[in-house]
Amino acid sequence: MSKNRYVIGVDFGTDSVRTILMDAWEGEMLSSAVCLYERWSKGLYCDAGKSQFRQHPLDYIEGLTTSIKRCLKEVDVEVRKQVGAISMAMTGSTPIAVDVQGTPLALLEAFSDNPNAMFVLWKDHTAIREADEINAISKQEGMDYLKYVGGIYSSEWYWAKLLHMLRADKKIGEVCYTWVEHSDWMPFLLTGGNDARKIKRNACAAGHKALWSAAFGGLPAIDFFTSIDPVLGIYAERYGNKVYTTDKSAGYLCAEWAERLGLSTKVQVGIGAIDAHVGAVGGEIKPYYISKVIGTSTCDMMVVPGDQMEGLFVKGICGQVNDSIIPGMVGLEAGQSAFGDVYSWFKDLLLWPLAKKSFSDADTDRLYRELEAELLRELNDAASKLPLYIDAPFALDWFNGRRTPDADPTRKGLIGGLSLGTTAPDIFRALVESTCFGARAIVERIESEGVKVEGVQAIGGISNKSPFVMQLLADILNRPIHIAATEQVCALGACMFAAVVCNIYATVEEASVNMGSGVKEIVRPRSEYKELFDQRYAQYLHYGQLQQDNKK
Ligand SMILES: Nc1ncnc2c1ncn2[C@@H]1O[C@H](COP(=O)(O)OP(=O)(O)O)[C@@H](O)[C@H]1O
Ligand SMILES: O=C(CO)[C@@H](O)[C@@H](O)COP(=O)(O)O
Repeated sequence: MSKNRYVIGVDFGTDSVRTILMDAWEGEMLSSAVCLYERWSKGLYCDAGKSQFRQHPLDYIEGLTTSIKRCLKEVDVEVRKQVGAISMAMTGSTPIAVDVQGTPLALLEAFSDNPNAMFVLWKDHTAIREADEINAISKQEGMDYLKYVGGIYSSEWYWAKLLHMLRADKKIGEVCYTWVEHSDWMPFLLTGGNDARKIKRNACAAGHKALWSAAFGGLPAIDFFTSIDPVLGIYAERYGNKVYTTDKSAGYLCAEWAERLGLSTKVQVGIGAIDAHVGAVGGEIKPYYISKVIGTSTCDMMVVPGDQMEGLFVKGICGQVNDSIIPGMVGLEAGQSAFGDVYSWFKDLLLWPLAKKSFSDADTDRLYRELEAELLRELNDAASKLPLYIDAPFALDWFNGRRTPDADPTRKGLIGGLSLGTTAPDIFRALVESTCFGARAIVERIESEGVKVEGVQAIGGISNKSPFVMQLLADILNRPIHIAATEQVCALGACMFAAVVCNIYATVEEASVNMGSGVKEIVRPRSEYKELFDQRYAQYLHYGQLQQDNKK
């Protein structure tokens, strides 16, 4: 066995960074830490009304430093000497403009407060027009480069966001050498990178968000990019032609970061990947099982052996990419742009009077904080006791547009069937039900496109926080839901990759067998509600169709 024994896995979620330190030999978690992003939690640089969501690189740097140091503080000093690797999972597509040295523009004085110089978070939908332009070009003869990403290019993705930024802020274009995913920049930073031409791009984000495919020999032809806008051609040329899988090393921790973290320069830094993909590995994904990472949004992940996907193109999902989850298999991704975010929105709505600054005094502030922490739990509890009936309030879950099936960021949320007797728990139940209907639409799409779904695993924050949501999900999908035992699947998956990077295990599958924490429980569907939910699902589809028809 390798002399390395300990590994660190980091999960940069939407609202917080979660880090765990593991004994990879024993598959045991030794310590963990969670840090909120300071600027993000104050709402800085964001404007939800414009769907603008930006994160400052300093939030990531500070969160990473604090969370790793906290983990190390809790263990014996001998442990830190035997840390073999750090691997990281990040949201995506969450890219940023960097200069020729690979420095994010927001870290340069001239751009330090400019939201356009920051990471454009996955859920930012400011690039709808640019995504439409990419979709229009891809319909032209010889330009069909979207078949591996479900046939529609999303405004959440790399090229649409880059084009939008170059047009929206000319100053960015003057200094931006290349556009880099968060999942590629973090390993570059930790390994002391100072030349943007040497940034290693991960196969996962490249394939799912940037149209990279071995079948095209890399990116689509330069003509494709220049037909959209000549400036994109320049950035496509600079993208490079090589991608790396997450089980590989990006290099060693540089002296500056080793000192900052209190680790040695012998620690390897793994190639990054998108959080949900790493989470699926942490949740011990199996072929033909949908692994649902359920948090602020959902990502629905599957792995299928390559030979079974020959000639099969699943329409309306976020991609089918070789090696994107487990090296050697095709990774499929679908998802919902808002899941827990819909519940958070409702919570914030109810708390609006208390959050208003003009009312604030010490007591109101305390009450606000208490309710903030408790309200979702209370709503879960009350909603789970409500009787179910056919014409109860209903909702559409597209509060941040629709990611799958068939990406459409212009789709909107809806709440209907209200009366003077409708209560907050009634509306909460309708919202939860709509998010589960959204989940059902994805399963139905994958199956109708020819990929059999043999089981469903639930991982991520909500799978552990809300038995009520999990029960409704099981009822509405009419399938048992296997709930992962650990809440921190993305950080756990990152530890598994780290264990391969520093040669503790030879493959991700082997790491997963030795380090996985298994299933906590199986939530089974209640057959007595099947017919009712089938009828209400038909109603959900009907209102969704009406919205579509009204758009035309
Ligand atoms: N008791 C609860 N019931 C349902 N949803 C919850 C509950 N507590 C928190 N959430 C939701 O969980 C989401 C955060 O999920 P989590 O997996 O922890 O983070 P992330 O999505 O950033 O990785 C938030 O959107 C929040 O609304
Ligand atoms: O969009 C993707 C992956 O495509 C995710 O990174 C994004 O959904 C992250 O959401 P969470 O914060 O993990 O809910």
